[in-house]
Amino acid sequence: MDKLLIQGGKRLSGEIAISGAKNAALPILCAGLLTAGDLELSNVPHLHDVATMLKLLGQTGLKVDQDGERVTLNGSAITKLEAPYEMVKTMRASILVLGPLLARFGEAKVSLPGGCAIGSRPVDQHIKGLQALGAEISIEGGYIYAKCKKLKGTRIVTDMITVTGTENLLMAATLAEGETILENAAREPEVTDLAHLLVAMGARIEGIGSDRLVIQGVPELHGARHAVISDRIEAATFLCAVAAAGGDITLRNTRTDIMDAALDKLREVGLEMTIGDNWIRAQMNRRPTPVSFRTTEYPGFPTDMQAQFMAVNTVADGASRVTETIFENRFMHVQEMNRLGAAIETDGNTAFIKGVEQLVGAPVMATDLRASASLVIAALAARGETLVDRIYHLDRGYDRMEVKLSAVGADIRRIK
Ligand SMILES: CC(=O)N[C@H]1[C@@H](OP(=O)(O)OP(=O)(O)OC[C@H]2O[C@@H](n3ccc(=O)[nH]c3=O)[C@H](O)[C@@H]2O)O[C@H](CO)[C@@H](O)[C@@H]1O
Ligand SMILES: C=C(OP(=O)(O)O)C(=O)O
Repeated sequence: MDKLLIQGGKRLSGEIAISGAKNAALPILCAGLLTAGDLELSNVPHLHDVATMLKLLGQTGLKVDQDGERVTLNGSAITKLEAPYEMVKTMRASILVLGPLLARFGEAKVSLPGGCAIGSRPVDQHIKGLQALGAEISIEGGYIYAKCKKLKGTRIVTDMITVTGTENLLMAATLAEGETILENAAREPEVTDLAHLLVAMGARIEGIGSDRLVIQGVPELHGARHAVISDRIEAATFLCAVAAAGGDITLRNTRTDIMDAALDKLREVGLEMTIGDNWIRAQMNRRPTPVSFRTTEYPGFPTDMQAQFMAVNTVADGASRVTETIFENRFMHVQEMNRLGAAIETDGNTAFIKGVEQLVGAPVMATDLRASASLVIAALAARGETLVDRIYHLDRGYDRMEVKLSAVGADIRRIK
């Protein structure tokens, strides 16, 4: 199992190019199931989750051509309408094949995702929404069996805001008969990116970017070209790294207009930023100011940045409070950070952090994707050596993070 060995205490300096967003690329790849035409995608990140998704899609009969960050999909010969447990258990986003397969072929068999390190993460809203569209759904032997002659548009109000739930129902509704209204829709930029691709494929969607999506179903969709949106979480993760370790870095290929919540908090931390259309220069020459926040749906503070900001708070000059409202168990990094000398206590879904002057390196264990990133940030700020184990979590969602960090002066290397 790969590990990362990090000698902390180095200032970061130089340029980093941000990759395409994992959470946009995964649903967008699944949209390839909706058409017999060619989907020509660019800015697809180099990630384990993307490789897993391409393997899963390939198993259905979807033709996949990959050339670096360019991927072409062709769905004219899909024969297997299934997502097996072996794939779904390694990547929850596999559930995103359910809506497209059902809408186009009238049938799908998809393994139920199990629990996850960060919370229980049920998919009841995906199922409820598809049933409202007319699907017959049963659960047997850990699988969702879905069937329908033709989905029929309707009004769906989800019980809570769900990102992949909105994406699944949106994709299904594009091929349903008549009008579908998705109320309480997620407004995350990755949902918007998917909606823009679907429109390029011939879908009729109004309200893109809002919490009310109105979809007029069409009989079929055609091929399209699309560049995956830049990863706001990857960009903000590197900004947290410079906020914690100090330095002067410039991020390229960013979408600064979708990062307000994180950028506001980074300003409060004391990161000096010059912001262009698609780049950010960030400088940090002092100890961070602590920041308190609650995670919420977009445009609020993203849960996927909670752990990385907590790492910054561990070395801040004072105390802070972080409340996680999206997932019930997303504090697994706390105990690992405390092994590095952080002073964090939790009470339910709130963490209380007392900033310390210096973290000290130690062996730590990554427990999930963003927790792994937060441990890398803490290690960069720490004195001495940190070994981060189980970085397969990190590889799921960060495009060669250690290569990008080494290029800006971090002492970090992968150990096989
Ligand atoms: C691949 C992808 O895009 N993953 C993102 C997506 O995950 P994901 O789409 O799985 O997260 P959701 O937005 O669905 O989850 C939000 C909350 O709703 C609950 N819920 C959701 C669906 C459902 O049917 N029933 C239910 O109870 C979840 O348990 C959670 O408490 O959004 C999360 C919240 O921004 C991010 O952290 C993930 O990085
Ligand atoms: C939780 C995440 O991803 P997933 O939904 O794929 O588990 C994440 O990207 O932080």
